[in-house]
Amino acid sequence: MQTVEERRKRGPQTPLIRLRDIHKAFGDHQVIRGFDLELYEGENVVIIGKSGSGKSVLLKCIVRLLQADKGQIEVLGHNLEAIDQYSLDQLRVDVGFLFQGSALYDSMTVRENLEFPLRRHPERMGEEAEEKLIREALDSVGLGSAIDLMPEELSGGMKRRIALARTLILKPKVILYDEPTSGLDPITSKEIIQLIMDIQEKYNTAALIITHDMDCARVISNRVVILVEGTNYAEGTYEELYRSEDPKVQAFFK
Ligand SMILES: Nc1ncnc2c1ncn2[C@@H]1O[C@H](COP(=O)(O)OP(=O)(O)OP(=O)(O)O)[C@@H](O)[C@H]1O
Repeated sequence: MQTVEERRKRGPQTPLIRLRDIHKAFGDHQVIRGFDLELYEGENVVIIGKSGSGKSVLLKCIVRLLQADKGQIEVLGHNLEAIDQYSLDQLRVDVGFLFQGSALYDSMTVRENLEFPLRRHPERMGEEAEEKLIREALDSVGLGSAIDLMPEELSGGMKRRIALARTLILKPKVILYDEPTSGLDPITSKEIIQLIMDIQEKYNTAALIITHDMDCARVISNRVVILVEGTNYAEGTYEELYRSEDPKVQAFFK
């Protein structure tokens, strides 16, 4: 994992993700009002903001599940405005998304849940190669033995691990995490945070992480962006922001 200082020393790099002046409204409700962000290789950037401030909307715009009204989004060298369907499918392989909650398909076994993203891959691989990827992803989250279980047989923490395995299976370069520890007890949350960091190390992925869990933000981030009133209001390391005297920033650390 690259620290902010290391990146500063290395000088300018091309960001994996770059958002410029993003705006997004739903009807009269202007949610995002000029948001900028850059995510560099090896970084874990945490976005914090009040409930309903637009954090999930931002992540969805990055993989075009939602379309920004204005502004520029570049992801892994693609300008999303000009992207064709094939490149968008490929981009959704390279950018993994761990949705809020675990969102496993209840009527499918763990194996079938993990097969799902493989079917979406622009180029299908053979059955043997798919089986290998499923086993590898499950082993990465320490749940190789759960392959034939149904979601109802899994604890909340196990479901989250399986969802993470499903995100990992296509070996993304970047992972977008939408509240990876929400609804979990503190011990299970710590395990998931550790797992995310282990995965980062093993697969060398960069991550954008939305969380309300300040402990998660402290441990996992090398940069934090605070979303206030639709803009990137403040940005820095957790410690820099923790020491900020700005009341709008301080409100998140109380
Ligand atoms: N598809 C949609 N249609 C209409 N409004 C939407 C849609 N998606 C999001 N919104 C609205 O945009 C606002 C921001 O939603 P978003 O889910 O991004 O918040 P959030 O910061 O992730 O909140 P939380 O921390 O509670 O998950 C909310 O008011 C929400 O109702």
